[in-house]
Amino acid sequence: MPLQKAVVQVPASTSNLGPGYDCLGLALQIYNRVTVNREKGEGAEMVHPAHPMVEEATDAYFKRARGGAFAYSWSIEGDVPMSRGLGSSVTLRLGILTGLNALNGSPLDQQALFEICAELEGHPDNAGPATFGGFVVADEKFDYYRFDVEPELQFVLLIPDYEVLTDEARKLMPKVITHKDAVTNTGNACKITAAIATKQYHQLRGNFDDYLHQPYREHLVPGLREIIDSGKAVGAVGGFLSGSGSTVACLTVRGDGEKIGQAMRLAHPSVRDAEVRVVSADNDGARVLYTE
Ligand SMILES: Nc1ncnc2c1ncn2[C@@H]1O[C@H](COP(=O)(O)OP(=O)(O)O)[C@@H](O)[C@H]1O
Ligand SMILES: N[C@@H](CCOP(=O)(O)O)C(=O)O
Repeated sequence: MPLQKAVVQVPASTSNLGPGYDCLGLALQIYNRVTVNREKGEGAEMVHPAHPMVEEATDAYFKRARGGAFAYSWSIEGDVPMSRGLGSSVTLRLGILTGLNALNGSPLDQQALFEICAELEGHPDNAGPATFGGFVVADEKFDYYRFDVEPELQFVLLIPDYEVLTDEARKLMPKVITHKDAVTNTGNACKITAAIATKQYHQLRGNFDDYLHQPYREHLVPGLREIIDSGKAVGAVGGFLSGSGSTVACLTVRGDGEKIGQAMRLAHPSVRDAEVRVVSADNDGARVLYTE
């Protein structure tokens, strides 16, 4: 008797970390759970409820798994806010991929699920950490390095009450940037990677300047600079636009996340009612919680 039901937990993720556009990402202890239920009937086209991302993920999964399609229904619930730059689309896509794989006898490994998800997303920096947990450096060839992150590194997330659609925010990128800007970004992304990989979190300070994406998205999040500067003024080691926004993230190693969050919220009238969450990294990644 094949498995009938799988419940998958997928963490939120914060990506780019300032200068690491489309390369750096980190899983967070905020989770969605996706449930996949086998239904009567043949072929994956009977999937319901309808959702374009779920249909794409289903097609991509059964293509890579080479057959075995079955009808199923699905649902998602949890704490990852939608379209706020915290990888909600990955929680849905990867949750479906992982759930289908579990019901299908797990023919694909984590690397394959990561690759399908990153391909669907169009960039690997959320899919990597959501799959493997921790801090992930990934490229468009789907090569990656992964590092555990200690709980002392805390992320202060200022989550505005408005959405930013990633697909729209990606259209704002310039075709060309200057050599000088590229050099600055490369240096900063390398230093952030080295600091997190070696767990020298205090060395993160001063390395979040970015010239690849934040300047072109700044207007999407009014007060972005002021919010980051206010967090830094009361002790954050740095801050950045989480993914494509609208969340703004500051980092701290001093256990003073609540104070930093309050300062961020007071920095600009547009975020006075924003939600503040202080979280650590998730080091587990996507997990099948339950099957029957
Ligand atoms: N819990 C959810 N339920 C249904 N669809 C979701 C959910 N979370 C994300 N999505 C889908 O993902 C889209 C948001 O993706 P995206 O713009 O990339 O934002 P994010 O930065 O959160 O990943 C939504 O418009 C929706 O189609
Ligand atoms: N590198 C991508 C990351 C998008 O992350 P999301 O959480 O906003 O979907 C980008 O900056 O476009």
